[in-house]
Amino acid sequence: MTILKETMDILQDKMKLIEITAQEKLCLVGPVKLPIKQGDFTATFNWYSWLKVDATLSKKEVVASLANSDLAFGQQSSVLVFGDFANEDDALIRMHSICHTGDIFGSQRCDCGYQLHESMKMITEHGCGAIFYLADHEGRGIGLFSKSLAYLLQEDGYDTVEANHALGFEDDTRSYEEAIRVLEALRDKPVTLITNNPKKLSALKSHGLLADHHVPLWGGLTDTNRFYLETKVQKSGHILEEKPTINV
Ligand SMILES: Nc1nc2c(ncn2[C@@H]2O[C@H](COP(=O)(O)OP(=O)(O)OP(=O)(O)O)[C@@H](O)[C@H]2O)c(=O)[nH]1
Repeated sequence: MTILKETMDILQDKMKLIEITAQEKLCLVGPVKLPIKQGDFTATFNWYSWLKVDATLSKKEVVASLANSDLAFGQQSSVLVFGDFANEDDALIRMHSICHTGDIFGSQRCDCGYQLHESMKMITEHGCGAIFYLADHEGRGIGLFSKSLAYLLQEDGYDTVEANHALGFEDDTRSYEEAIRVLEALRDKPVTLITNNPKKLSALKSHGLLADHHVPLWGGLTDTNRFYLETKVQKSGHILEEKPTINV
């Protein structure tokens, strides 16, 4: 497929190639203005998406490869950025693992939908931040189909962790490597992470995240997610905190 110069003239400045290994790069695209309305909440974010590509490809070759890449059969991750993200001293970020059932369908088996929408509000109220939507994290890394099997086991009395183990998975197989590389391309100052999970903060710091603090995000408790949330605290290391560790 031949890509015209006029096409590249439009796209060139909005594409950035980020080296990750000798074999692979990330192609980061954006910002795209994304006006959002969810109930009474409205805000305009800057939206970026990224794709892992061969390290030898130029921007033009990346674009030329897309039409034959079947990208709809894989998932791409993205990030919603708010405010002067590169320059503000203080930025809130959320690394949100995709939850098809909670985020899209509004499932009350978990608190994922609540956390996604609440963190968007927290970031706009704070004035600066970003929500990374990590598309290869479904079911903490086990995938959507496996999560449906895990849910069937949970209906039979297993908790989240037991169900993952019974299917032969680790409890948590998420990698944050790509998201950190993208974060570094957008901002080199420290951030504060929105999470209840200190293990997630440690995992992110081991990938190079510049963050000393986190702010908790509990809420959206229902009868149908109570056991899931209790298991997070009892088995997955999530901490129930009364107050944020910093003021937001
Ligand atoms: N395997 C499995 N995954 C689940 C289940 N419920 C939600 N998830 C997934 O769990 C992920 C979110 O994990 P959480 O533990 O809420 O988040 P966390 O990121 O570790 O911690 P927080 O930042 O505090 O939310 C998403 O990928 C969901 O798809 C479940 O019952 N089983």
